[in-house]
Amino acid sequence: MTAPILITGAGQRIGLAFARACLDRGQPIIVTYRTYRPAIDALQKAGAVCLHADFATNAGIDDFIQALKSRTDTLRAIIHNASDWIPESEDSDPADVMNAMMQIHVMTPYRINLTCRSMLEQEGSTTDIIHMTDYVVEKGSAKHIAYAASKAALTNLTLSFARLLAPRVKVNAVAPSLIMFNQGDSQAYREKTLKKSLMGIEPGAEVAVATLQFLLDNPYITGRTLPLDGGRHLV
Ligand SMILES: NC(=O)C1=CN([C@@H]2O[C@H](COP(=O)(O)OP(=O)(O)OC[C@H]3O[C@@H](n4cnc5c(N)ncnc54)[C@H](OP(=O)(O)O)[C@@H]3O)[C@@H](O)[C@H]2O)C=CC1
Ligand SMILES: Nc1nc2c(c(=O)[nH]1)N=C([C@H](O)[C@@H](O)CO)CN2
Repeated sequence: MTAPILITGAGQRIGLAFARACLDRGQPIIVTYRTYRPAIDALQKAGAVCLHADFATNAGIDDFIQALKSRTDTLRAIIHNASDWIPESEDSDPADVMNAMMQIHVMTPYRINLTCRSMLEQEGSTTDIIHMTDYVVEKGSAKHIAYAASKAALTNLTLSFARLLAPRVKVNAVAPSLIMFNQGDSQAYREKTLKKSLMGIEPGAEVAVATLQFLLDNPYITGRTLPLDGGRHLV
């Protein structure tokens, strides 16, 4: 029996695309969602185990881990995809923004990796942890300061967990720049953002799906961050 891949935040966008790709390949999955959407029903009907989880509190993380352990003893991989992209703003307390960013991008992967490592180490073959980080780790962000700092911390977790879990578990990160816009993004924002990379396109979730699969299939990459940014670093 193939061990399942855990994908956090798979109710939409990149997480949902990767969940669908796994199911298409016959790879069992366990996904988390915070907000119910019909896509979750569809994943369930296609065989996915869908667990509600809100990682905003440590109790929420621990409740999820308990639910996960009641569904499986082993994991083929953990994809830490769940994320909030919160900007600093006049009407938000900076402490609340920083706490929320560190909770979802650092505490959640940290707690799940440590408490679920044995589920990865059970497997006969090498298993994986993949953190979804962000290009902004390299350059910072004037409008998403806490977000960028939390993704930088997640990048460092990649190094530490790679050291801790080798050679049974590979630990890597994917650092995207623009992959897909959000529905409310203005035309002006879209045009400005597309100019920020050499490729100048909105590639869509499939490029992230392909990158995740590449890391899962490669037995010799660990402790690394794969950039997925259309050459943004050269603009
Ligand atoms: N899209 C892009 O262009 C880029 C994406 N990335 C990174 O790639 C990853 C995927 O991006 P994208 O698909 O846009 O992500 P989303 O913004 O769609 O977020 C993914 C999911 O995270 C879940 N989530 C957020 N907060 C919590 C929480 N407290 N508890 C549980 N789940 C939570 C949401 O669940 P729900 O909807 O169910 O509430 C959401 O569906 C992210 O880590 C992102 O930072 C990086 C750079 C660019
Ligand atoms: N959780 C999310 N993180 C990020 C998103 C997103 O939609 N959800 N989007 C971006 C942008 O696409 C950025 O890379 C380009 O403006 C960054 N992170």
